[in-house]
Amino acid sequence: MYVKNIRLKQYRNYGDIALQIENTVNVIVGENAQGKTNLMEAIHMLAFAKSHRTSKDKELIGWNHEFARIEASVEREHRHVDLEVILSAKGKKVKKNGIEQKKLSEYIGACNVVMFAPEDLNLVKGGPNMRRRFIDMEIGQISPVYLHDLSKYQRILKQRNQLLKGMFPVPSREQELTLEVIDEQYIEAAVKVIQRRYGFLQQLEGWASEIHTRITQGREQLELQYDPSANIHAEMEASALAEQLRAELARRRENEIRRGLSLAGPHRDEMKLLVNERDVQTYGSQGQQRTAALSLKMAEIELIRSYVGEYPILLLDDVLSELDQHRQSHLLDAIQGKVQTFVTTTSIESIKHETIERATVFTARQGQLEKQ
Ligand SMILES: Nc1ncnc2c1ncn2[C@@H]1O[C@H](COP(=O)(O)OP(=O)(O)OP(=O)(O)O)[C@@H](O)[C@H]1O
Repeated sequence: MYVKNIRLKQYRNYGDIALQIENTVNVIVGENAQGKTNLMEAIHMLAFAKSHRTSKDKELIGWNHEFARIEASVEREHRHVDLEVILSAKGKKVKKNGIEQKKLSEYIGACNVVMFAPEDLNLVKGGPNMRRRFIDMEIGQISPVYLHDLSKYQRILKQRNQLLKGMFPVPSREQELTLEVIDEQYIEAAVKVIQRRYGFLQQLEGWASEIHTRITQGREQLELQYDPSANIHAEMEASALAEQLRAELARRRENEIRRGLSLAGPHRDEMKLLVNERDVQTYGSQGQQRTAALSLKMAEIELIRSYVGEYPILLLDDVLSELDQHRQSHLLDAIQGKVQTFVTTTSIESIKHETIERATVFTARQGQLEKQ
C-alpha cells in the first residue's frame, strides 16, 4: 500500500499543502523546525488517528486556526481508500471514503504504518509502559477487535479500582458481592488481552530473532518474552489461564483492598527482550539496544505484511542518519522496492548514495514542501 497524495490544512506549521507521492523512498530534507516531523506525524495520524508524540490533539491545530485537516488517498492492492482526519475544539472526526466512522476501531487498519523515530530506542531502554503501548498499538492495527477488547478491559479495570478504593478498611457484604461479579468480567477481559498479546509476541519474535541474527551476523540471538504481573502461564488455554488469574486475585485480595488498586493483570504485564539470554535493557550496550529496536521495527513490517497481505508504509523520522552504514544497509536492503518509505534528515550526505539516487527528494522549508 502507499500514500498517493496527501493534503494538509492548518496542520501544525502547514498552511495548505498538497503533495503527489511516489511509491518509493521519499526523503524529506530540511533544517531543524521546518516541518519534517510534522509531515510524518500527519501520516501517523492517518493510520492511528493519534499522534506519536502527543496525546493532546489540540496541539496539532495550526496556531490561530479553528481546525486542522489531513486528507489522503491510499492505494491498496486491489482498491483505493480515501482517508480524512479533522481536528477541532469539538474533538476529532475520522472519515473513510467520505463516510464518518464513529468508532476508531472501525477506522484504524485502513492504512498501516510502521514508524521508527529516535524515541523508539525507549522500546528497549524505557519503562514497561513503552513496550505495552507498542504491543497494543501494533496488535490494534492488524486486529481492530483487539482495541475493542482492550478498551473493555480498561473500563472494567477502572470500575474495579474504584470499588477497591471504597472497600478499605472494612468492606461491606454488598461490596464483596459486587467485587465477585466484577472479578469474573475482569478475568474474562484480561484473558483475551493476555492471549492476544502472547500470540502476537510469539509471531513477532519469529521475525525479529531471524532479522537480529542476520544483522549481527550470527553473533546474537534475540528473544521476546511475555512477562506477566500475575503468577500465570500466558501460553495456557483460556480456561486454565482464567483459573490461575482467579487464584491470583484471591491471593492478593487483602493487599489490593489496602492499596485500592488492581495489582495483577495486563495493565502491569511486561515484555522482556533478551539478547543471548540476558535482558538487553539491563545488560545491553547502546549498540545492542539500537539493533534490538531496529530488529523489532523490521519484524513489525513483516508481521503486518503477513496479516494484511501488503507491506505497510514506513516512516523513518530522523533515524536513518543515526544508524551506522551496516545497519542502514540492512534496513534499506530489506525495504527497497517493496515498502513506501518516508525518511527525514537534516543532512542528505548521511544517507547512502544509492538510496538517494533512487529516491524522491523533498525540501522542507517553513511549512512548505518542494519536490527536487
Ligand atoms: N500547532 C502548531 N501550529 C503552528 N506551528 C507549529 C505547531 N506545532 C508546532 N509548530 C512548529 O512546527 C515546527 C516544528 O516542526 P517539526 O517538528 O516538523 O520540525 P522538523 O523539521 O522535524 O525539525 P527537526 O529536524 O528539528 O526535528 C516548529 O517551528 C514549531 O514551532
